[in-house]
Amino acid sequence: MSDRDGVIWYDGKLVPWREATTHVLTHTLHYGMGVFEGVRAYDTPKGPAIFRLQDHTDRLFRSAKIVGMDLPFSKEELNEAQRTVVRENGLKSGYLRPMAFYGPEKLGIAPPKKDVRVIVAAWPWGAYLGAEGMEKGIRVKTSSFNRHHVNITMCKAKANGNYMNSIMAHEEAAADGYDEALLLDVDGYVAEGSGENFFMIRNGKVYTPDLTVCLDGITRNTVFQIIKDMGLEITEKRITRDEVYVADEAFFTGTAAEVTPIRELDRRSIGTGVRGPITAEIQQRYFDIVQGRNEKYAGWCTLV
Ligand SMILES: Cc1[nH+]cc(COP(=O)(O)O)c(CN[C@@H](CCC(=O)O)C(=O)O)c1O
Repeated sequence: MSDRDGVIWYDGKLVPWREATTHVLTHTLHYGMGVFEGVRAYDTPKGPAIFRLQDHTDRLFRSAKIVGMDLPFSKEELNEAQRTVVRENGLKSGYLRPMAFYGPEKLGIAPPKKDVRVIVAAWPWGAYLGAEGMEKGIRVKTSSFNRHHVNITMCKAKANGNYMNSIMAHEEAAADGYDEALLLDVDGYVAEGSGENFFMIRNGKVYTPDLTVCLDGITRNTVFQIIKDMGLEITEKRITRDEVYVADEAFFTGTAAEVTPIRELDRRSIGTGVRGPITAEIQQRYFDIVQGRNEKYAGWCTLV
């Protein structure tokens, strides 16, 4: 990722991509306390537009508040930084990564509260879990790692260090030949994927875990709106892994994952083992919205 042409927004300035570096004694590099966002820009009929920019920036600030980090820029400055990196890198679509971290002023558990650095990068990023998976569905394995206990790591913060849990789960699934992991909470109920929220469909009704242990996903929120537009019923409930085994359809949602169908969990086919019809319609409606083809949601598409 380091050897590319382009520019990165770094503490208020656009720097050449290869020069956007930090010292090896950067506090966040050692202790993992940083906050970040995953945001996407899409090419729309009116030009490149960032999807739900304000919602992502709002969550970045919530994450910082949860971990006690004071961001040295305003929401407006970070919104403009994100528009700038899409524009200055000449992207029609792509993935943006705003991230705030503690710098190298000091090490030791207590972070350098006055040394907060902020970057925004953007680059082209296609189907997160593979183009084939978007059409045929992916293979998922229930992880041997539980999702965090809500009083061990702060699950509503999109915090860098939280992703050790995600990496361990994803790598275990990948080593066993699966595309992604499904993590259970400490009580054994379905929580979410390593980087996605989870949904399933049974007898035409949609179910998803409540937000207790999950990240408050912006794509999840968008899909709630789509489900409402489709006149379907959605229930937030505790879901067991065997309920997923006998579901008719299932899918992941996320900025990177978008709407990714799940065709199998733990070697049990979900439904007929292909992308389900309701999932396919939700996926299509999602792409219509993010690509600016649904006027009702034009307010979610911020032109760069
Ligand atoms: C744990 C987790 N849960 C749910 C979501 C979905 O949230 P939202 O993007 O607001 O709908 C994400 C986003 N995962 C991001 C990070 C991916 C990465 O590899 O990094 C993303 O999708 O951008 C998560 O990381």
